[in-house]
Amino acid sequence: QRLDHKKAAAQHTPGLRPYPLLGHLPQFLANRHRIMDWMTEVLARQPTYTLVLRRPGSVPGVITANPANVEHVLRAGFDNYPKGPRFASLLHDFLGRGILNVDGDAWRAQRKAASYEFNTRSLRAFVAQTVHGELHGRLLPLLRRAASSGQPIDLQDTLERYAFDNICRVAFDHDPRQLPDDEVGDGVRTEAESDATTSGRFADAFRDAANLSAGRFRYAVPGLWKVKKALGLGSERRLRESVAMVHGYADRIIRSRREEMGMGCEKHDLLSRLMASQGDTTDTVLRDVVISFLLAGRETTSSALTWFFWLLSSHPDVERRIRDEVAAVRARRARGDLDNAGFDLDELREMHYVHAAITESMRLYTPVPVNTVHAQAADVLPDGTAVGAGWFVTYNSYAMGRMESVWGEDARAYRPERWLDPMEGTFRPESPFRYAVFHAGPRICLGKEMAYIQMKSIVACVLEEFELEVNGKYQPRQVASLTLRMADGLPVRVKDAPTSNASEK
Ligand code: HEM
Repeated sequence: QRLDHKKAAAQHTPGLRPYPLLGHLPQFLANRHRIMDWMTEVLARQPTYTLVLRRPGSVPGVITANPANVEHVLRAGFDNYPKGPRFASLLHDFLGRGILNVDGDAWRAQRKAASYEFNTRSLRAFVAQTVHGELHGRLLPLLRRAASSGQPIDLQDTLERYAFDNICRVAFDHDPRQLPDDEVGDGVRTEAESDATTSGRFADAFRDAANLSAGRFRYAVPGLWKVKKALGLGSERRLRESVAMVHGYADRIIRSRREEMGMGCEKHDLLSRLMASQGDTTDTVLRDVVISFLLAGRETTSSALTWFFWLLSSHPDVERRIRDEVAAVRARRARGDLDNAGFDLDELREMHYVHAAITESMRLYTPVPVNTVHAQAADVLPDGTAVGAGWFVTYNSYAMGRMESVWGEDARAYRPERWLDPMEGTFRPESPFRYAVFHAGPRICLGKEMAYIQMKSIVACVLEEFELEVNGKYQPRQVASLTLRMADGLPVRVKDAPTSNASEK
């Protein structure tokens, strides 16, 4: 299709006129402290919730919050919209050819192998066991200590540590010990503690590598990072060092795992499974897959839960309903089983309101707020927007979660009930193209089920025992990098939960 650029721009930029030479830079700079909300307002003003963007010296592209466009790009037009060469080159040093960073046959092969493993009953059981161990062995004891000391904690940091320990165990049965064990040390450095120092360095290096790689997307002069990389300067030098640390550490784990497996040792983590099923896979490919999983599972669930607990602090009615549901599930337990601390998969499945409350929170505070693909050939989106070959197409799931056209007039309200069947009270899923929080189409998130197991277990067990008090005046500032985080964390005071009366009903 031939493309009339001027016509497309004129049609799709009311309310956001580009300045001569500067493009949209002035508006962007004026709103950069509230970038997600500003983008939402701009997109809501477009006739079809879609914006054509062109900046001098940059690749033109489209940003959309229109579910029909999202469905087209992620499903019907999937082959025309890979991640593309820009995404791959920016993240290649860190992610190599891991599942998050490849297209075509390489992606298909990894997706097939990983989704097979993710759907096995035994991996699910391993996930549940890992979530349970980290929750009862570390997170809940930490909250108990905070409740008795009365000292506030940063909940975002705590949840990020939890998520990193958890995903490292699931991906390659490694424990980076980001949350301390229950037992308080006696001052003598044990083997486990010195191991923890190395693991801590791994976690720090991983965080640096992820942040510095994401920073490459934000250069005002595209490609400047390549010059810095060639000269070994500043952030690029730090990136090279942190990536070397992460890769070296992962390589050592992979080598020793091969030896253990050669001796007949059976493990249940993803790496061991892929080694067993994909015999000829090289160590580099395995490392790349593992690192992609760590990145995907690291800050997503912690972002979701941080915003969730913040929202809950101003919605006591929702908190009370969650406590009642959790208490009711607990009360249905067989008598002999009452001592078992956690909730099993069937019990988590019964928690429809908890599921709805978390889902609703991610609608408003989407952990991965934007996602971009690359148009290989020119195309026309369902709303009539013309896309040129080589353009980027971004869908903004944060804005989509707040569109009145999608969710109705109360789109901005936090209302878990919208996800429940009014008669049965059961959870009703929405089309993934309207609720694109987990992406959609063939590349939909592979860890969605694991994420819900983790998030529901934490919410149920934490609220059963504690109340997390947030200062009512605290207004978190957003930072949107790869995930949506709070710039200054989430300070909370941990208190004992009020006693629920659901079990007496
Ligand atoms: C609330 C939690 C989560 C959210 C909101 C979320 C969201 C997403 C999104 C938006 C994508 C698409 C990213 C892209 O294409 O660049 C994605 C992909 C992916 N996610 Fe998640 N995710 C979550 C948790 C997890 C967890 C815990 C894991 C690991 C077990 C995981 C594993 C993956 C993988 C492997 C992909 C790549 C799939 C592919 O390209 O075929 N996710 N996720």
